[in-house]
Amino acid sequence: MGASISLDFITHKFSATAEPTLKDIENRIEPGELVALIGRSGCGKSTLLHMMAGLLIPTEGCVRINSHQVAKPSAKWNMMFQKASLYPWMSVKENAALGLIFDGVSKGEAGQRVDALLDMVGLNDKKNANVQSLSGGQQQRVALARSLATEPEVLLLDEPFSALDAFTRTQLQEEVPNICRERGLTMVIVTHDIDEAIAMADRVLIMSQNPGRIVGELVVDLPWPRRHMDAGFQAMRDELMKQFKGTDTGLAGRHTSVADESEKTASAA
Ligand SMILES: Nc1ncnc2c1ncn2[C@@H]1O[C@H](COP(=O)(O)OP(=O)(O)OP(=O)(O)O)[C@@H](O)[C@H]1O
Repeated sequence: MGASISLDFITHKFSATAEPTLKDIENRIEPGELVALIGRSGCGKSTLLHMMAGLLIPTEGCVRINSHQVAKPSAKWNMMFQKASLYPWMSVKENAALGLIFDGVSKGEAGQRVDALLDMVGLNDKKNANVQSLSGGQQQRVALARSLATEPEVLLLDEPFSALDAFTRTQLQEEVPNICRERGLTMVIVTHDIDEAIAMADRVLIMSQNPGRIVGELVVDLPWPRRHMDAGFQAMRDELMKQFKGTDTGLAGRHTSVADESEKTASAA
């Protein structure tokens, strides 16, 4: 079951003399909600996500998960990064079981628990393969199985598909929200890609830069699965672009690159 996340008046400076990277961030994410965080490069998206993961403590304010202040990482709020960070000398199954082993689960039981997850993420014929023999997309699937194995309440994704080919990316953009919705997990994804945000989220938060603030949001009330070529999807993309124009995110001036990225993804779907 998913947890709620409260961002309680977060301001952050990386040093006492620096300008704040994040300023007065306030929002509440409901249990089971799927949220995308978008904004210009360097606006503080990853910094905010790291705070939700307990990897960084804000200088002011706090993150609360199910009302408890987040002070350190936990298997209950798991983070997936752009690179899968797998151990090359271990098999797929051993890598997927790693979080459970760290949690003190026996090797035999951990193996059994990840078996079904590896089936679910489409790696049933790769369980004993060496992870070095897998493609980038397959490696991210191992990382996903590893993240899900500890039965987290929150899944935090930091541009997890940006290094993948468009076809694999589109597949995972459909599969990951499905998994979260089936399990009721709360998901927060950081992305540069407007199409990715619309494909995966119930709600998109838009961040500005210098300092990083949440300056807009869009509820994505489209049916699942999301189809990039559907009129509703395209209308949502237009609406999100319009919101960028209305903010000081700096993305308005970079519309071409943002739009190009969206079109690339859309044409691959
Ligand atoms: N450990 C750190 N020490 C000092 N400054 C940092 C540190 N980590 C991040 N920053 C700065 O904070 C700002 C926000 O960085 P962050 O990585 O959160 O942005 P982002 O929106 O995720 O960017 P991108 O989309 O390019 O990944 C940047 O100016 C970055 O240089």
